[in-house]
Amino acid sequence: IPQSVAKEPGGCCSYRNSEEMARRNVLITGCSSGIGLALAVKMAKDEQKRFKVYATMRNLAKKEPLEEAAGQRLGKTLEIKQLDVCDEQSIKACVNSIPDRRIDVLVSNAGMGLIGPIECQTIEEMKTVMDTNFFGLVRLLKEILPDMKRRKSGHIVIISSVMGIQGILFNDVYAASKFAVEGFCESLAIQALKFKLQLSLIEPGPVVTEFERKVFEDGMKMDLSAADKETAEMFTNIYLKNYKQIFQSLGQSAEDVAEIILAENPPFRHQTNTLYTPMTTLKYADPNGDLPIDIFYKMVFQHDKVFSASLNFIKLLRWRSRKSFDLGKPSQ
Ligand SMILES: NC(=O)C1=CN([C@@H]2O[C@H](COP(=O)(O)OP(=O)(O)OC[C@H]3O[C@@H](n4cnc5c(N)ncnc54)[C@H](OP(=O)(O)O)[C@@H]3O)[C@@H](O)[C@H]2O)C=CC1
Ligand SMILES: CC1=C(/C=C/C(C)=C/C=C/C(C)=C/C=O)C(C)(C)CCC1
Repeated sequence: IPQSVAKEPGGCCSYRNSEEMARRNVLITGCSSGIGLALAVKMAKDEQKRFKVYATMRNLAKKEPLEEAAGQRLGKTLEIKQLDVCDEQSIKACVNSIPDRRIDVLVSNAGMGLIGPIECQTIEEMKTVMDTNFFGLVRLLKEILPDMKRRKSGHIVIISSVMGIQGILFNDVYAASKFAVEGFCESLAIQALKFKLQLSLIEPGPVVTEFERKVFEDGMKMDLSAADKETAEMFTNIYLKNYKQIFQSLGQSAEDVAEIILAENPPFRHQTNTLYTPMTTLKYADPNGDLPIDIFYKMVFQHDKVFSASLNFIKLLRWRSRKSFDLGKPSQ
């Protein structure tokens, strides 16, 4: 990110000193846990002190873990503020509380998952996912984009997902919310370029955060009676059964994702998990779209033994590579 927001920030006056003015103001949503928390801390602890992080969350009662992780940076390069992406007033109030309303980097991270058969989900539950994952981004941009346009400077980082490119079994509405984000950003990017603004879609595969636990727990206690027997069994005996295994084998840590976001000057689309890219590559490999569906189908319903064995194999490889690293041997 830092390279892409290279310009001296505009505006002045409400900064204590030139050093503080030189720092790029970063607004991140959803910092009470997971990727948002990790990214806020990573940027606040930047050795070159390039960032002033406004780490926001909808419920300040949950600020403990972030305060802990921020340590000495709290109140210096990291400030915690309230912001609910489903509440326009809270977004406006938060932006107004930032000096000159100057946001150099916006990280739209807040989001939630939803899994299960649509026969067992209410439209209300589905709307909440769209309202958070998609309209949350829209509300943020309606408030912040005009200022960035005026300053002809700004970087918008959107935490999308591999499921913004490719749907996964029993993630129908969640994938729809991320596809919506991707389509919205593809359209906006062209206009934004005219104002020298940069959009970056970050597309993690499975990441081991609260997201996984919340989604799994909701899935486990879901009332499946509205679905036919075969669908209910598919959800329970295949999806939920494999769920933890997927995260254990393919899952990245929130810190990994934060590291990647900060390290590279992300292009328009950036997938963080190289273990997952073979799946998404299938989509780009076959314009008519049958290939990934066919392969996912086979993995799940015909070769589930092979599939879970391969997940185990991946887990073993990662464990071994970590092990050799831990012992200080140069990783091969
Ligand atoms: N974990 C994964 O496997 C993957 C996650 N992602 C995406 O990463 C992003 C972060 O999720 P992750 O860190 O994994 O999961 P977490 O559940 O740990 O974090 C989600 C964050 O979003 C916040 N949030 C939810 N609704 C709102 C709202 N209305 N206003 C403000 N904040 C809100 C949560 O706050 P609260 O504590 O109040 O609920 C929480 O801080 C999401 O957009 C998710 O879709 C993408 C790919 C993979
Ligand atoms: C890979 C794969 C599966 C599950 C993938 C999962 C569970 C991905 C989770 C991604 C997340 C959590 C993204 C969040 O935004 C199946 C369907 C079991 C079988 C087919 C191959």
